[in-house]
Amino acid sequence: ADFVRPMPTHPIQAGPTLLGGEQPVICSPLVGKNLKAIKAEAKTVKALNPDMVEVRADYWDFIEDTDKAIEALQAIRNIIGDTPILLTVRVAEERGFKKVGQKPKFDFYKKAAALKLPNLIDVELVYGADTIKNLKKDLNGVPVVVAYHDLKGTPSSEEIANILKKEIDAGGDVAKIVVKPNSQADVLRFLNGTLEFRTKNPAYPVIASASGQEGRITRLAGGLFGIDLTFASGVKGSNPWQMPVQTVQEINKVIYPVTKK
Ligand SMILES: O=C1C[C@@](O)(C(=O)O)C[C@@H](O)[C@@H]1O
Repeated sequence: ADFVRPMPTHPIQAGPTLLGGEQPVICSPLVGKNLKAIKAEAKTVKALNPDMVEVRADYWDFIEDTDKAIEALQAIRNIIGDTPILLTVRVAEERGFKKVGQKPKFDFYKKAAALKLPNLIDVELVYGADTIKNLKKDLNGVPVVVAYHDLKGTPSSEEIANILKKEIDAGGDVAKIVVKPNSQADVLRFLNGTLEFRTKNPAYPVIASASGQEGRITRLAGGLFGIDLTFASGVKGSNPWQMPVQTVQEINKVIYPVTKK
């Protein structure tokens, strides 16, 4: 039989992109701060043809003005066509660009979801299961990515699998973890953790990455160990360890050959 990586049993269709298919999804973050820069970046990134775009709205000058934020998201949608959008307003404590109030953040999420502008919405595990489940009621069925970031270290494999499970229990349709390995052993522990989660809870797509030079390899090879999406830079990445979209596209073809149907 042809080689296939360990895929989730319940992949998520986001526009033309399958999150949890044979190749990990290549997602390119948009990090412009004003409408002009955001539009220009969306055009450039669209031309690179990533599988998904992450709108990092925590970078926006006007993020707490919901009407303006919706206008900007609509403008991005008009430029990128059916390329799926992962909408993220990252909390400052987990490497967000700046502090954004919870109310304007959630209001923006709800309004954006009502208009079906994003295909996926990111919310951090730190809010807790009750808040996440409540928010989800107002997201018009848009799937939720529940995220956790360890900016300094790497939890044990068991803890990683537990965190991912906790995210699903908190209402996540997709589980996400980002760590910072400080050694090669940390990298292996991290990938063991994502693989352990895939084995124990095969239904759910996983987004995960590691930062730093040691961690970089996880952004290319993670698909072999239960990771279904990798971030790659378009104009300017949201994390210095992201590699250019074209680089990851080339490498994906080699590591994850698509099986003949
Ligand atoms: O959480 C993540 C992961 C990330 O920080 C990375 O490691 O590439 C990039 C962010 O834009 C995204 O929201």
